[in-house]
Amino acid sequence: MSPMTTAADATGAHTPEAAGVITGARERIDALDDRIIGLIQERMAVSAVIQDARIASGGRRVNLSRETAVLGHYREALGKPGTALAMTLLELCRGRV
Ligand SMILES: C=C(O[C@@H]1C=C(C(=O)O)C=C[C@H]1O)C(=O)O
Repeated sequence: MSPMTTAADATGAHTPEAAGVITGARERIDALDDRIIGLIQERMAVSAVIQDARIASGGRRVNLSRETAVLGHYREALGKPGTALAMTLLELCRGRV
């Protein structure tokens, strides 16, 4: 009996087949996370353009009605955790309020 039939490896799998599936899928997740992080950084830059333009015009950094729409967008797409995700994104983009 090979050790992998009795003990989990770093993937938590108990067979070489499962370990192969998990390792491949984790590589895809790492690539997706890199893209998500890049998109978040792009969102932060675009949000900063809007905020800077509004502040330079004499307005405020934060626009609550727009934030409500953003929160609703994420909630509709992802459910309740979507709201929490959107709140984190808003904090990344405009800081804490
Ligand atoms: C980017 C804006 O400014 C702020 C940042 C927001 C965002 O990052 O989505 C939303 C509303 C504002 O508080 C905006 O008004 O659209």
